[in-house]
Amino acid sequence: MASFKDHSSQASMPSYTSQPSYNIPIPSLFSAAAGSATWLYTTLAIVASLLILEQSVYRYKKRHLPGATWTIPVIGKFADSMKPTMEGYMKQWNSGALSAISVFNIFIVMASTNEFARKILNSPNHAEPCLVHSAKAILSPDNWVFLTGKTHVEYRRGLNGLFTRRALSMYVQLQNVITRKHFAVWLEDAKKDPSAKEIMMTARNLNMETSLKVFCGNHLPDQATYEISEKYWNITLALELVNFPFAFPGTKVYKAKQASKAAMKWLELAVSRSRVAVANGVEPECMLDEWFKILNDPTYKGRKEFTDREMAMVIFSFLFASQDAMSSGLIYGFQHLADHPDILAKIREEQLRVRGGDPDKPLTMEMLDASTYLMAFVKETLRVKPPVTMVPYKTTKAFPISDDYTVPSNSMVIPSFYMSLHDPEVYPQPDELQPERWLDPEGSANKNPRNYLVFGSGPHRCIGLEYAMSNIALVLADASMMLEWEHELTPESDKVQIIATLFPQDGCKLKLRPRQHV
Ligand code: HEM
Repeated sequence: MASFKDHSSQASMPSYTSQPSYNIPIPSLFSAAAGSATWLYTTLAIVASLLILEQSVYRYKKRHLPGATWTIPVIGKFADSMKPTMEGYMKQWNSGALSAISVFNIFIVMASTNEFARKILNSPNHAEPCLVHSAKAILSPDNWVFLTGKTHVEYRRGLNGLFTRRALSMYVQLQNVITRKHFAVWLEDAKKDPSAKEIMMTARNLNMETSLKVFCGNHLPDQATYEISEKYWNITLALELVNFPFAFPGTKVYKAKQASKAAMKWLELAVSRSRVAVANGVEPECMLDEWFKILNDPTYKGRKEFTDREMAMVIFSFLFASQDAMSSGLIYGFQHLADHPDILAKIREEQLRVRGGDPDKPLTMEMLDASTYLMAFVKETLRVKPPVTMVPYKTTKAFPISDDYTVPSNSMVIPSFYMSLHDPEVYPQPDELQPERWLDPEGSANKNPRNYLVFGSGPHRCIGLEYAMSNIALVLADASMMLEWEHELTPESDKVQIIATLFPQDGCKLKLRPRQHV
């Protein structure tokens, strides 16, 4: 204590009296306060400048386009993009042919008209698909779907052989088997509990097994199908327009990456097994086998060497592109048929006819070709509730999209498909389900194919569209012959929820029972 007192008196007294220039305690405290105040003011000035800059850049890019005059600092419309609603999108689309928003400082231009949507899809020199924000993390940046320009066109040409009529006919046989297997389980479950149940997950599981069987045949063990189906929901949940920017453990993107790793492990195994099987002369039984058969054909001129991982990534891209869209299409197919018994009756009548009076006869491609009304229905149900309402593209350079507006380079530009598909000029009473509009070759629907953007347009148009249409048609056709289903209407049945694609908000509750043939 004494020494402390001594020390303090010695230290402080002289400093104030005989040696003021030392200014030991007080002046140093004063300069620290001044310093931190300076820091505070400087930091505030920098933050304020950044915020002003952010607003100025947004307004400079937006120019005269409709959209909020100010953007919410830093996050922009992130909250809206996490919980998108059809009402929100409709409001945005109806605000103008082009309109602007910003999310996490990504400047986004939404295009609502058919003209602008098609222009974006068909201008590969100015814009390329960027898919959703999380797609690169889930699919891996070296996945072929991220190729652009000529490299993309060439790679894609090599995949066209997987969707020829010969290949599709082989897939139809597999689709038949899996569909019937699942219907048997659905009916078994309905027998135990006949109450109405949501078919959302039931239909997704059917689609997943069908896709995996078509793509990988028996090269994938049942356990893999189960594991991929289980984990895939985490991928679906991560498909937001813009995600939280860091894939920390626990985030949606982190969980999706884990699911993707598990799926890729199994798909690589299937590729290696198919490679061996085809080398040993086994006849193709699935898409992978077909691919190896093409590659081994001495007359094939394209690229011949692909690693297991590369092929697995292609299969994974097909799964990624198809799982949610096909499930959405199928669920709305069931819902629309339940709500329109007159249309279902016409499909049943046609199916019995194309099957030569035998409702159990498995469908073939030829029978699907003859199912004109069924195919018109599939086209129409996908139009009324398009699974994919828009696809995000990114400008690779300044894009003069109209006479008075140029989308800045490195912006997101998002064509709406919904507005083209609900254009009353082309589809009178656009919200009504009218398969008949596709039966008249001179009708406005058939005369304006450019409006039918369900599968996009241009160099990235859906590669799997025939397979997708045939699968939705086959499942609904078989269901029309084998099942009766009753829709339990709820206040949410006609409301839409957006989980990457469109789904009925109540998950579509159906009461199932076997169909008695007369
Ligand atoms: C109802 C089901 C489906 C719908 C509504 C749908 C819709 C679409 C749309 C809108 C695009 C973007 C087109 C564009 O940017 O212009 C697309 C691309 C694509 N789809 Fe589909 N699709 C479906 C099923 C499938 C299936 C079953 C497969 C594969 C077996 C598939 C594979 C792909 C691929 C690989 C791409 C990217 C093509 C490229 O970048 O070149 N899709 N699809």
